[in-house]
Amino acid sequence: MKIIRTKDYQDMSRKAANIISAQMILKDDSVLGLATGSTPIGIYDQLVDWYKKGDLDFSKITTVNLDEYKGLPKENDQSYWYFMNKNLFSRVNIRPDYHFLPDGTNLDSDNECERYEKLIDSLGGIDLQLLGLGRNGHIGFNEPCDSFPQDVHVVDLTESTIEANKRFFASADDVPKQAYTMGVGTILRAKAILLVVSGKDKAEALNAVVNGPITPQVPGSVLRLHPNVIIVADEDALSEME
Ligand SMILES: N[C@@H]1[C@@H](O)[C@H](O)[C@@H](COP(=O)(O)O)O[C@@H]1O
Repeated sequence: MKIIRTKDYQDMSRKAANIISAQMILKDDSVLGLATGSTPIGIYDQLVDWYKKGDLDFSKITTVNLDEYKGLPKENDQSYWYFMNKNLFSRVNIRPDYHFLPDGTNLDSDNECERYEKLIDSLGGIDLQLLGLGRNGHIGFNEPCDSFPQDVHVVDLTESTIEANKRFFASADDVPKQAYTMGVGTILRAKAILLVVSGKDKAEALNAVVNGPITPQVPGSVLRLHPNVIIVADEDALSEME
């Protein structure tokens, strides 16, 4: 696990974007695993900027996202599809049929989970998976639980995640209660993983991920079992590091 310390959010975004762009330059048909949340927005802005300057090309890139709220259609401005389209897909030359997310409108969970897991397999796996970190240590929507979920699955969101995400909705009642997410196994099968963390409210979770026991109660701690993980974190996020 390599930890790159950055001075602030902007520095974190730029350094993480550099790692993604290096991947894209080294392999122009990379499969990138992407993430939502407020943390990666600065990374996407930086990638778009380099694309506009002619330094990056998405024309052969394929992307797969970690997760999506169950029940939200693409047009809903809180869906992760909408977020990705707004922050990245509509701003670069990625091919329309080559960016994938779980389908929130498929209410048949078994069917959707199997479909999405197979789709990721059919792409030959993920070259680089971008991850944010939940305040309770979750990755994707893999919430603290008793065992590591392997494949794409449906989750009941915890109160703390609903609380954290309600800022984007009219009220906590409007936050969907379930989501589809890649499993911990799906994430660990990525060839390389880039975890980005910013802010004091993540400091405790990041310390638990790096220094605590490897446990499904802190889902991000499982990343220590992966041979190729880079953490890019700002000083605030690293402030509780033992
Ligand atoms: N499903 C997403 C996660 O993938 C993300 O990492 C987390 C942290 O989000 P933020 O970056 O806004 O703190 O939020 C959500 O729960």
